Amino acid sequence: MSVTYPGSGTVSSLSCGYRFSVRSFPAPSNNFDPTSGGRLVVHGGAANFCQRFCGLKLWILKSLNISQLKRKPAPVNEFKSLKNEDNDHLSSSPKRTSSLEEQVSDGATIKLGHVSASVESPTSLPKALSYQFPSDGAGGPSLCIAVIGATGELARRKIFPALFALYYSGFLPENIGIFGYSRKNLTDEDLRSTIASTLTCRVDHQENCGDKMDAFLSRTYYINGGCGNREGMSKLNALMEQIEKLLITDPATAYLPQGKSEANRIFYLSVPQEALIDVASCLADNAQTSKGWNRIIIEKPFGFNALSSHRLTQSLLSKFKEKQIYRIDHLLGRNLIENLTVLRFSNLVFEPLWSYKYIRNVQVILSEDLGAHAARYFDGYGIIRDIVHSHILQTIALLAMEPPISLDGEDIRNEKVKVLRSIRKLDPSDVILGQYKASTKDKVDIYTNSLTPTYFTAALYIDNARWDGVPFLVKTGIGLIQHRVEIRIQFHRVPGNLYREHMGRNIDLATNELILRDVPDEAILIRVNNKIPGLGLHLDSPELNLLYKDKYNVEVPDSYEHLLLDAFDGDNHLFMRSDEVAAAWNVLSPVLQEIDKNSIAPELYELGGRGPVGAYYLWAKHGVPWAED
Ligand SMILES: NC(=O)C1=CN([C@@H]2O[C@H](COP(=O)(O)OP(=O)(O)OC[C@H]3O[C@@H](n4cnc5c(N)ncnc54)[C@H](OP(=O)(O)O)[C@@H]3O)[C@@H](O)[C@H]2O)C=CC1
Ligand SMILES: O=C1O[C@H](COP(=O)(O)O)[C@@H](O)[C@H](O)[C@H]1O
Repeated sequence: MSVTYPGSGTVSSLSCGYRFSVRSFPAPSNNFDPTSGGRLVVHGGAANFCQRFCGLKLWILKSLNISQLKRKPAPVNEFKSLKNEDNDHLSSSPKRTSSLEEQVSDGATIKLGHVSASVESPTSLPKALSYQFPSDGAGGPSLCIAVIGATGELARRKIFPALFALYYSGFLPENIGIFGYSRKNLTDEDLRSTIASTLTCRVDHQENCGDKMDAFLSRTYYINGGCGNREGMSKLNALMEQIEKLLITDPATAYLPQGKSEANRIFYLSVPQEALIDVASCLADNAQTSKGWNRIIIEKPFGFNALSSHRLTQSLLSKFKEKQIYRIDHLLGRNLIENLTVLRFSNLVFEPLWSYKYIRNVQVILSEDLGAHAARYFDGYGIIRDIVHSHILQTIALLAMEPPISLDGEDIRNEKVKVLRSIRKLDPSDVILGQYKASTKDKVDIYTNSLTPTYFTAALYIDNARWDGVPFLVKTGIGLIQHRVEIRIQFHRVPGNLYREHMGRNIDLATNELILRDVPDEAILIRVNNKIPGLGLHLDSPELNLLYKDKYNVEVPDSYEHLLLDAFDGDNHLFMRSDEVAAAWNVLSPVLQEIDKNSIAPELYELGGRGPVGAYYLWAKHGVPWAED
């Protein structure tokens, strides 16, 4: 059986006449048969695929005969975000274009507890497409999530799978609508088909997986924004309003006292930097709801440098309140990052040592081998904008901040920004940049014509009372020998150590070390000096090892899931506030300016190697021994 798959040739057209490369919206690789003349061929392995997508409309119509879906109620109580928050309601009233009235036709019925209606769509919705929204677990405010840039790589690879994982695990309410928006001329089924190719169920609860996927996809709609985002966002708004009416399954929510949400919306802006201001501004004016809160999620990098970032921030703040803006860096959704503050503030053994008095250096290491890297996105931005500005500086801020007065997002952000503002502007002489050597077989030759750094190592200093003189050594790069993500905190040597004669190695190397490792194999390790069993007095420095895979038998959620859930919940502590963004650019500006002036050329290094040798000298200059690769 086959189904036509739009955009499966080499080029296709946007609905407004632009041309685009289908590279950004490929057919699911295991289903696309190039010999089939641009048609999507369903192979045996995809047993559910056909039922789910090829005849989706037929199937949904058929399933209208089923009076109740066999589905367990979602644990909506776990979905913390349903609490109402005044502070991210509309910052300025959106200019409404005339909202299209919901059209219920063809004898469609709307029953309490089970909605099934036929809706004529103002956009791409096929006529007579029907929806089913079970009442189980619904009843609170509805939630609409729009992914702007739905055909892009990030949406396909990360955002939709994360949304499904949350839905599957019961963290999204049943009265949810998911909207994919781009400028391509696609249908709901096209979008669903692409999304479906990336969905997986968690290994530990496969139950009802197919049903859950079907339910998730049946709540997913595509909007062709067309040539202008202003009109596009009006269309999105109209469709959302239609769906929101259907999502209200509880009569108690039909009228709500002032200040209570009836319908909440999240807009995930997964679009190129160049499009961000226009998209944000058009959606602010045309697609916000006045019946609940509106939040926008914005992808890194947050500007290209201090100036462009400032302009972006000004533009966003002219349309949204700070509280509505969630700047996402998914690497901050890793367990390791959240655990930084848990370790510090819920244990007595670390915090008293947490200063220059006991700590001699901190190392933040994020190295990727080539396989881990998304080359297309990276090109043009480079490692400083991609990794250092948000991920590395946020990690340092969380690690170095003073105890916040509570776990509230603003309290934590207030402390983070103080650290960021205390970091000394980076001296270009304390930085080593690298670029891996191009190879014709790899995508990396895109870098040969530019000075885009793919490797960065530097010594940063926080000029405050707690961290005076402590070097924070950063090492990050791609195309390196190993994928490694860890934070190493090295302590001073023991003054007048009685056992110095019994240490098998340089006493400066035999210091205590706390290692917080994310990749490979998440673990917390503490290096201690210890007597080797047996006669005589010999010491070595083994690690006390809390290896997660041995200790916890749990599936670790993807970091996008963690952060999306935080955004739904209104918890913004892992998202950068405008003042944090500006402070971080301030630290990096001197180096970025030197790069722009072509005053620093990156040192070339071998693909799959250890990075530029200059890095070893830099670390030695700051008295920091290398952690082994
Ligand atoms: N890919 C990754 O690993 C990462 C990406 N990011 C960031 O995420 C964002 C998206 O990245 P990625 O998915 O890779 O990019 P892609 O180029 O693959 O996708 C961009 C998406 O935006 C849409 N789009 C482009 N221009 C406009 C416009 N003017 N108005 C509305 N929609 C538009 C495109 O669709 P169409 O052309 O049909 O409109 C497409 O759906 C970028 O900001 C990037 O910096 C951040 C971290 C990692
Ligand atoms: O944000 C980014 O992350 C990816 C790595 O993410 P992962 O969760 O898949 O490990 C990185 O390759 C990319 O450069 C960066 O922008």
